[in-house]
Amino acid sequence: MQEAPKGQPVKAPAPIPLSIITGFLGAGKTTLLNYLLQDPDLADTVVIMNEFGEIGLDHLLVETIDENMVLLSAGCLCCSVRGDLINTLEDLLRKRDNNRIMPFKRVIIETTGLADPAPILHAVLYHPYLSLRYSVAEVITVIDAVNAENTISSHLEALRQVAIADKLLLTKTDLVDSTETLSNLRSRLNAINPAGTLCEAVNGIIPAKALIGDGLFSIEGKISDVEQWLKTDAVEAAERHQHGHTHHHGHDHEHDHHHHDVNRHDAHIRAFCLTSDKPVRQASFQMFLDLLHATQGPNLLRIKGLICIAEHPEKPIVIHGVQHVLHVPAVLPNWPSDDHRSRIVFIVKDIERSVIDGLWNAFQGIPGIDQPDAAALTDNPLSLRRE
Ligand SMILES: Nc1nc2c(ncn2[C@@H]2O[C@H](COP(=O)(O)OP(=O)(O)OP(=O)(O)O)[C@@H](O)[C@H]2O)c(=O)[nH]1
Repeated sequence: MQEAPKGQPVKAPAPIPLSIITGFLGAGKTTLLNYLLQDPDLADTVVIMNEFGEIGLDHLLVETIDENMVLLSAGCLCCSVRGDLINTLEDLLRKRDNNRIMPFKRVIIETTGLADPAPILHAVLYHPYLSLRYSVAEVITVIDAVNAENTISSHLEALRQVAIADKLLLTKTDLVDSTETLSNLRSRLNAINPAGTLCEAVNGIIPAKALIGDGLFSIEGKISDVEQWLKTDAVEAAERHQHGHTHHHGHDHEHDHHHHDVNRHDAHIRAFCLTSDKPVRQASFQMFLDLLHATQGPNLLRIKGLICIAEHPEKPIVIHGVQHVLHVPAVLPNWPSDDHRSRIVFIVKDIERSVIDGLWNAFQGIPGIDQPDAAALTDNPLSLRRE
């Protein structure tokens, strides 16, 4: 690492954005990478590939293999190669800091088709050093337009990959004749994950800039457009749509053949946005998150939020989590717009909105430790009723 001039504090280097490309078996991840790696906007990128089995076959398909590409060939990143991933990421930093390799500007990890990206995020974000040097920019899920309907219906892994994504990349649309089939698929993906951005690439062809970003933090260490990232409007619209749909079908069984009804898996996934006018105390908010994780754990697929903290209401915090992995909250210097409400987007599996609303309300009303409140204590906020 470079030394600071005498008398000046050492400035921490900006975290290196790390993107994860996931997607079901054969969805087109390698094809996409092959194309992306030729894009000048991705110069100075390290790609970490992970393959099942003894021999990684994908390196035969990827055209450029040089010192900037690392192939992890034994096992799956989310299990046996996990230690290796940490070593690889550490080793890369060491070499970069010692000027033994070019100062790469980003890292892309391609997972195997069956991998669950959450343990990968966990490995990086809960590592004391790596979490300072890398920031998870985004999870990109590649979706094969020909097989997606079936794959998502029959494999929970595929459904989860859709639910947690920041970007949903549709491939093989050239092989789908019917525009209706494509538009149904798009609606389904949007219903599962309204907070994700949907894009399309035939044979992997998409400009790198349209797909690979810096996530919440730019390379210069600035916070990007948080509201654009939160997508609360899209989530609220999807929730209204879903609600109307459920309501409608509750009364009209003639429509039971409708597209959404046959996808029973999808019915387990819900996206909604919790909004609150009242600033929340830091400790209460932390307890809310802890209890949420302890009780709902793996069913919290995705959380993103902008929170008004009572102790510093002018400086909101940003939270960001995939399953059990929660990024360290970032404090923004100010609000991105005039809307100073706390907003948290949830994508969950088998959790009723009322459970999360109840928990939030309970913690909003919790008495201060130094100010006992008899009424609040008798009406114990932790005794949640699940209706
Ligand atoms: N027609 C068409 N074929 C595509 C497209 N994208 C990928 N393919 C083909 O789909 C097949 C699988 O693509 P890969 O890139 O190997 O998929 P993958 O996700 O890396 O596969 P695994 O590593 O096995 O999970 C290859 O034969 C690609 O040429 C596309 O947009 N259109």
